[in-house]
Amino acid sequence: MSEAVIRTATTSPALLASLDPLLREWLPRQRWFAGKGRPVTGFSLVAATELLPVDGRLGLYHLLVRAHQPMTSGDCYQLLIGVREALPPHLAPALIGHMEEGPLAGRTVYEALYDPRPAEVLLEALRAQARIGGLRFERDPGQEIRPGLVPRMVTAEQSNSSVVYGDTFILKLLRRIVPGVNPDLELPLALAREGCPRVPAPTGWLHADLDGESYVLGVLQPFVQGAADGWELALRELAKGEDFTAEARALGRATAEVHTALARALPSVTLGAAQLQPLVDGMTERLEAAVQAVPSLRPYAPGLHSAFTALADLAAEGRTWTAQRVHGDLHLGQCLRSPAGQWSLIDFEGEPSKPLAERRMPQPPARDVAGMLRSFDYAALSADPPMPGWAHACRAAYCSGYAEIAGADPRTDPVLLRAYETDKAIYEVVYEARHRPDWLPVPMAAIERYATSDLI
Ligand SMILES: Nc1ncnc2c1ncn2[C@@H]1O[C@H](COP(=O)(O)OP(=O)(O)O)[C@@H](O)[C@H]1O
Ligand SMILES: O=P(O)(O)O[C@H]1O[C@H](CO)[C@@H](O[C@H]2O[C@H](CO)[C@@H](O)[C@H](O)[C@H]2O)[C@H](O)[C@H]1O
Repeated sequence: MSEAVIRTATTSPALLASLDPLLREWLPRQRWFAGKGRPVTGFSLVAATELLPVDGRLGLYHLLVRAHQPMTSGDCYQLLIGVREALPPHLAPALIGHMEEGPLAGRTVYEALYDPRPAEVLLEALRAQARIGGLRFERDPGQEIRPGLVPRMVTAEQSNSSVVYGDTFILKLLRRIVPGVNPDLELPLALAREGCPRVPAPTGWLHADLDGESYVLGVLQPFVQGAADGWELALRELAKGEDFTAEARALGRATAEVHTALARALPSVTLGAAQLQPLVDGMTERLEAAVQAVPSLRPYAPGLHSAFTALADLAAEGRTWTAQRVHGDLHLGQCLRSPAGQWSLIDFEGEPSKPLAERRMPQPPARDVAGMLRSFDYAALSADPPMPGWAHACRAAYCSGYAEIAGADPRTDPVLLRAYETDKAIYEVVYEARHRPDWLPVPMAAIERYATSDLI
């Protein structure tokens, strides 16, 4: 443990005041910034912790900062801010800006995760189970964290930010943070207790304790070396015109293994008409909000809504469903295949835009199945030319694989599956409109189909 890491925390509103103009420009440009499309009107400091002395050659602040935006109470973001006299050329992409005034006047501030030394500090703190100011670093005593693992920041598009250490561990730092139990730590820990091999077991985690509330800030887990994610693999096979059904079946089996382990680990509930209604109401409300956000959805709204009423009608006839903890945002990009051909599921955060309480609610496992089925559709429609038959075959193979482990084929409940696929496609339309407008036609094609076709 370096001496620098155990320096005490300092909070400095003056620091934030001088960072304010730089953050206003920089933060909204980050992929993980959740408040896109609305101006940032200011910042308030939730916590500041000095992890490396800022009066040295290389300083490091851990900041929790609330970004104020119109019509919301403002989201809280986790930032790691490096401070140097000047930025070496290889760190140019990390630049946030030059400080004109305040305690750091004349210095350069930058996204510290790109820089090996600040990234090392975080791993050292996890190894040492450090407590620094309000930050609490913890680890599984049964797993060793070797010193000296070389860090590199993951540059892929992400909702959060990750650093890989020596191809041995990956640390995911959550960007928009909320108080409470975070499923991205809760579910992998529960699965590890069940001995489920389909999810990397958390090695370490860090929290912030603020005003009597705990925030999960990050999770360290073993890095699956040489892995390819399901999305990359699917696109590769599509480009070659190759069949993907064997992998789709294996993915169905892996999903069912995770579901059965979650059902053992955490409570399940039975959903009758009364308990299903809030789920159906949620789907309807999301449809209404989506129509407001993306007006091109409007003509399809009645057709889409009928998928939700069909589900409520089944419940009114006395049908019941079992709900349990699920992944919550399952798609091909959340599935990693090791070079030995084993699939793992990652990223149990759920849909980041939803409140934590909603993300932690038990749901029918069809929710995840629908996410994966949508993903095969996404892949097939992204191919040039689009290959809807490929998606159809993968969807069938995935459901068969799922049934081999779970004992029930999701296709035997088409009304439930259709409702969840519709809900997911609506989510995707909003997500793409906000983050990747060029992709909007992909979920819109599904919307058109779901709004106008009968169940298949
Ligand atoms: N255990 C792991 N082993 C190897 N790569 C991983 C692992 N966990 C995550 N990754 C890589 O990091 C990326 C981002 O991880 P993810 O948990 O999906 O973050 P986010 O919530 O920011 O999208 C993944 O797409 C994957 O490529
Ligand atoms: O991985 P994240 O937790 O950041 O998930 C978000 O981003 C995903 C895109 O990166 C988005 O997924 C959608 O696009 C995928 C292809 O890029 C596709 O496989 C998925 O089926 C589709 O939903 C996801 O919805 C969003 O939450």
